[in-house]
Amino acid sequence: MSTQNLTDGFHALIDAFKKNDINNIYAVAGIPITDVLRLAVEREMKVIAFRHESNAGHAAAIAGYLTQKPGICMTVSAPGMLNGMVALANATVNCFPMILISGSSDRAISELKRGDYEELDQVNAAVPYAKLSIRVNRPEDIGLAIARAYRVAVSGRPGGVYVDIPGEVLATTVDKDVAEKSMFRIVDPAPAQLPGKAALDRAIDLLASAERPMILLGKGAAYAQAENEVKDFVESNKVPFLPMSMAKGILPDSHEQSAAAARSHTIGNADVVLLCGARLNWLLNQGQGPLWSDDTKFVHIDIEPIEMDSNRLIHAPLVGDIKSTLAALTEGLKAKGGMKPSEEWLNSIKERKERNFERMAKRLEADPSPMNFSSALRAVRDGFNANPGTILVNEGANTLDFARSIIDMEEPRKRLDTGTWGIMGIGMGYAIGAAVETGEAVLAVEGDSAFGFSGMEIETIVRYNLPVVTVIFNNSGIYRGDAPGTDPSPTGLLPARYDKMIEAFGGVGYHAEDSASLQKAVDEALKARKPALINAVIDPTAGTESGNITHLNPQSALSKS
Ligand SMILES: Nc1ncnc2c1ncn2[C@@H]1O[C@H](COP(=O)(O)OP(=O)(O)O)[C@@H](O)[C@H]1O
Ligand SMILES: Cc1ncc(Cc2csc(CCOP(=O)(O)OP(=O)(O)O)c2C)c(N)n1
Ligand SMILES: [Mg+2]
Repeated sequence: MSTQNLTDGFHALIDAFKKNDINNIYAVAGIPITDVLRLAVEREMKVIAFRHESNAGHAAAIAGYLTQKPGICMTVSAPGMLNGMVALANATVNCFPMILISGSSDRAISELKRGDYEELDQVNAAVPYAKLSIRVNRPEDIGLAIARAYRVAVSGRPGGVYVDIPGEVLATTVDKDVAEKSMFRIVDPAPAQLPGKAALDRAIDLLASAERPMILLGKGAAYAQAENEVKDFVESNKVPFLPMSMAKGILPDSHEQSAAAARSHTIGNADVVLLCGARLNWLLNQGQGPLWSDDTKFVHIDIEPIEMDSNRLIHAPLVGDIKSTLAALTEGLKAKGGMKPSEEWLNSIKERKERNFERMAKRLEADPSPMNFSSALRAVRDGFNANPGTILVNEGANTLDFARSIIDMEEPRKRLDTGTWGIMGIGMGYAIGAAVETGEAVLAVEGDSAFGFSGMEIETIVRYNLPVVTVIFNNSGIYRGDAPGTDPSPTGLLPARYDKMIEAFGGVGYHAEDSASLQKAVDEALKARKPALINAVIDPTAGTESGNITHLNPQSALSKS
C-alpha cells in the first residue's frame, strides 16, 4: 500500500489535540513519547519539557484550573507514569481538570507478564486516582479517546483522567481518511446545570429569612469563573463573604463585606451559611464544633450531588453549576426584596475585623533581625502589591499559613497553593503552568523544605525564560531550623545559599537578610520579568511545628502521662 494516504498514531494524537484547541503539553521526554513531543513542536504546539513528571503534572493541573480546559501532561511508561500520578491524584482531589497521557510497553509481552521494558499495568494503577482510566489500542481510536478524556475531565466535578497509549499504537499506520473520520470536536463539555425550581425556592426562602447569613466561597467558585455572579449576589444582599485560600480574590480581600478578618466569629455565629464551591472537609473542621454551631443551617451549591450532607445536614441542597445557580438565586432573592442581614450582625463582624486589623498591623510593625515570617511577608507583600496582575504561588507550613493572612488578593485565580491535600511540591509546577497559560509574572513564596520537592525545575524556568520569581523562606528547616552546633534533626535543613543555584543556570539570584532588601529584590525581580530566585534568611527559631495544623500530629497518651 502506498504511504501517500497513510498516517499513524503519532500524527493522530497531535490532530486530536488540535481538533479540540489543546495547544500546550507539559512533559518529560523518553521512550515511547519523545517523537510525539518533537512532532508537537513541529506542528507549533507549545511543549514544556520538565525535569520530573510530578512537576509537569502539577503544571498541567493548574493549567486546567486556570483555563477550564484540561491541562495535558505526557510521560514515559511505568516510573514516569507513576511520577505523574501524584499530580493526577492531586488534580482529582482538588477538582482540577487534567489528562495524564503515558506511553506504555508492548501489550503482547506485558499482558503475559513476560518482562518488557518498563512493564506496568498503568491503566489499573490509575483507576483509584482518576475520574476515568482508559487505554487506546488502535490509532483510529485516538480521536475518540482524547475527546472522551476531555469531556470527563471538565464535566461535572472536574478532575484527572488517565489515557494509556502503547508505543506500538503510536507507530501503527492507518488510512488518513479513517483517522480523520475518528476526530471530532466535542460540544459543550461542561454544560450549565441548574437546580430544579423547588430546590431554588427552598434555598431562596431560607436565605431571605436569615438574620446572620454568610456566603463561604471555595476554589470551585474561582474555577467556575463566577466572580461577576458572586459580586452581584454579595452586594445586592449585603451578605458577608468568607473566601477559602484559593478563593481569595474572587471579591477583593479589601472589600468591605469580606469577613476574612473575623473568620471564627462569622463561622461560629452565622444562622444560615451558603457554601459555594467549598467542601466542609478538614479545612473547615468537617463543619463540627467548637468552630461551627449545631444551630447553623446550610444552603450548598455544588455540581457534585453526593457532596451534599458530606459532614452536616444540608437544609437547602442546590445541585448545579455555580454561575447559573448563583445568578438564579440572586434573581429570586431580588424578587423577594433581597436578604436582610441584621445591622447588629454586620456591626459585630465590622468590630472584630477592626480589632484584628489593629493586631495584625502591630505584628507587622516589628522588623527584627533575622527576619521572622511576619516581617519578611510584609516586605514580600509590598513588593507583590507594587506589581498588579502578578500570580502568587505559595507552599510550606509557616510560610503558607502566614502568607495566607498577610498577602491580600484583589483578583480571582491569582493565589495558587497547596489546596485540599496540603501537598508540598506544587510550587515550581504551578508557577510554570501559571506563567505559560496566563503570560503573567508569577511570585512563588516557598518554604525551604517545600521548595526542595520541585527545586530542580528552576533550570526549566530559566531554560524557557519564564517570568517566575521564587522567594525561598529559608529558616533552615521543616517548620524551623536546628539549634546551632547540634546534629541534623529529622526536620533540619542547611542554611543554604539557594540564590547560587539559579546563578548556576544563568538566572538572577538575590540574598536578602533584611526586610528592606527583600522588598526591593521582590519588586525589582518582578518588574524585570526574568527568572529570579531570592534567598530570604528567616529566624530558624520563628516557626511553629506544622504551622496552623500542629494539632493534627498524633500525640501519644504515654507522652502525656
Ligand atoms: N462549576 C462548578 N459548579 C459547582 N461546583 C463546582 C464547580 N466546579 C467545582 N465545583 C465544586 O467545588 C468544590 C470545591 O471544593 P474545595 O476544593 O473543597 O474548595 P475549597 O478547598 O476552596 O473549600 C468541589 O466540591 C467541586 O465539586
Ligand atoms: C508531598 C508532601 N510531603 C510531606 C508533607 C509534610 C509537610 C507539610 S509542610 C512541609 C514543609 C514545611 O517546611 P517548609 O520549610 O516548607 O515551611 P516552613 O514551615 O516555613 O519552614 C512538609 C514536609 C506534605 N504536606 N506533602
Ligand atoms: Mg522551612
